[in-house]
Amino acid sequence: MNPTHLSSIPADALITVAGTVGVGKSTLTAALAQRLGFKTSLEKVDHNPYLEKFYHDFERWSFHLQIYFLAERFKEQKAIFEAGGGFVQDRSIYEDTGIFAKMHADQGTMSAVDYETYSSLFDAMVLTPFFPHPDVLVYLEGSLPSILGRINERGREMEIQTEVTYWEKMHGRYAQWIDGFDACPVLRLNIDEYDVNDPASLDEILVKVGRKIEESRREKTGSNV
Ligand SMILES: Nc1ncnc2c1ncn2[C@@H]1O[C@H](COP(=O)(O)OP(=O)(O)O)[C@@H](O)[C@H]1O
Ligand SMILES: Nc1ncnc2c1ncn2[C@H]1C[C@H](O)[C@@H](COP(=O)(O)O)O1
Repeated sequence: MNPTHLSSIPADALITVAGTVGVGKSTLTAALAQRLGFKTSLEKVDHNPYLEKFYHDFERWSFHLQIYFLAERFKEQKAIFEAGGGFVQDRSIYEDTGIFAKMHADQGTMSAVDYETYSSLFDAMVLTPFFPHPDVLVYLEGSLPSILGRINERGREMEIQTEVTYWEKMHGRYAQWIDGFDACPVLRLNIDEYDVNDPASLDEILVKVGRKIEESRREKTGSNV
């Protein structure tokens, strides 16, 4: 049962956790969902047929990987829509286009025509009724050294073998991206300021999440109560 001070989070809410690779999204997603009794929508890395190939040859596999992620995330969005919410989601669909695809297009590891095809497919998919925008996007931020430490600690060889400059560029892009992000309300969290193993710390986050959701739903309905 939810503690009473968390009851401001509606049972149909969609909370999405965003941030760069290794920052702690999956870990926080699982912890918040457990605390709330929500379902999780997790990014599945182990069965991705392109990810490892992509890290070995960005140019050859960028487009395939983006299409694969887009299809997977769209299926997840549809499942969330059909269940009527009540989910914590690990990574947003907005990051695929706003960070990854754009970064590879800009650095020339995705061709201009592939990027154009991908972007038009993305736009068409996002404008469907199956696309529930999150009630709140919890954005995790931290220093590059802490994040690199976490990537190493997690131990996915393909990520550890990738040049540090890749993670550095991504870290910079995320910082810019979140400053301009306005598709839904954002709650920024510094990774040094919560303890994922401490229920009181998770509850502090959830109280802030609840406030954001209340604010945004109030604005949507135009009510002042
Ligand atoms: N709050 C935290 N404090 C310390 N280590 C963490 C924390 N959150 C995640 N980690 C560790 O950091 C690594 C990356 O976390 P993960 O949740 O897989 O990141 P992401 O999903 O953002 O890529 C894992 O080894 C995880 O155990
Ligand atoms: N859209 C994407 N393009 C390229 N790579 C991606 C994309 N989405 C996720 N990834 C990669 C990054 C990591 O190696 C794994 C899982 O991400 P994580 O942030 O650890 O959950 O997939």
